[in-house]
Amino acid sequence: MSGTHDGTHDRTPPVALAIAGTDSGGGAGLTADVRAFTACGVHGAVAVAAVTVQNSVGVEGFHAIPPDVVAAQIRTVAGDMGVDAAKTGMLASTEIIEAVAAAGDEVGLGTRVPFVVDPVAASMHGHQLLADDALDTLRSVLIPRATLVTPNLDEVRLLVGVEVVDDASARAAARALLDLGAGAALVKGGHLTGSPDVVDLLVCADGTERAFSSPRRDTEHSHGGGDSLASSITAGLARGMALVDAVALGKAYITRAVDHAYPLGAGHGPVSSLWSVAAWEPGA
Ligand SMILES: Nc1ncnc2c1ncn2[C@@H]1O[C@H](COP(=O)(O)OP(=O)(O)OP(=O)(O)O)[C@@H](O)[C@H]1O
Ligand SMILES: Cc1ncc(CO)c(N)n1
Repeated sequence: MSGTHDGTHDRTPPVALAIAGTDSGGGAGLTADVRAFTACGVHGAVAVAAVTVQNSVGVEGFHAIPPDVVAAQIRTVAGDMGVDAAKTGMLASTEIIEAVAAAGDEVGLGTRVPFVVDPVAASMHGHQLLADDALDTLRSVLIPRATLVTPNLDEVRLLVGVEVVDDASARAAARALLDLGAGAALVKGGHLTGSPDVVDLLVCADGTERAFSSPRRDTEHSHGGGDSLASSITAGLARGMALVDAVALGKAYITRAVDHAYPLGAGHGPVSSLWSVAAWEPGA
């Protein structure tokens, strides 16, 4: 290579792996994951678990990737560049969850490598992204392997049957998730629309508890918010941060991304990370 450069390409950033679905509209799923990884300073690798036919209005359908192909993506990335932290999003089926758990065990997800499980069950439009019979597998196979599980209030209800209405019920829900074997649970309060602040409650198996609060923004453009939060936390973990610090980074990232969300299409626009990049000009 010739030419001048500042040498930054000589340094390898930490590597974070997202195991999730694509969103053809570019708002949620793997597109949101890789944006968050980049904005938070890590290299993003992906294992595609499903391809959705999706835009700002909704999800028209999806194609699940064969489980062995999902597992092979995880192995081939980990075997070459190494993975410093990983996260899951849409996994679509029981068979894919089982394949992710098996390949994850081989490469140390949840043991040597921090592993964030975002138990995606439906899109914000209410379209199902996980087979009915896969909830049990999520509960019994993946959550016990999680360093952190990050459900929204609908997923809390589906997974542990707790209706979250206040701090006490959020705490009870988090404890029920710890009882399933997760190392920590972050119960996200985005759907508790009555309150002026959005509070995400972190409870860890070691007894640590912390509430992350931010003013609720009046916006309908929050597509990809859950994915972006889980990915930015994963980026912090890939950078070697302690869990509480990584969640603080994630909350700061998502708050800014909600602040910069934009309208797109006829439905819900995405949270944005465009504030984090300077537009590139050729020759600059
Ligand atoms: N109106 C809002 N203003 C500020 N922050 C918000 C708002 N809505 C959600 N958040 C934040 O975005 C993150 C995602 O929360 P939420 O409970 O909406 O998860 P989710 O339902 O999984 O997201 P998604 O909308 O992508 O499905 C949380 O950190 C939450 O605090
Ligand atoms: C692919 C995909 N993953 C996750 C979500 C949830 O935001 C979505 N809408 N689409």
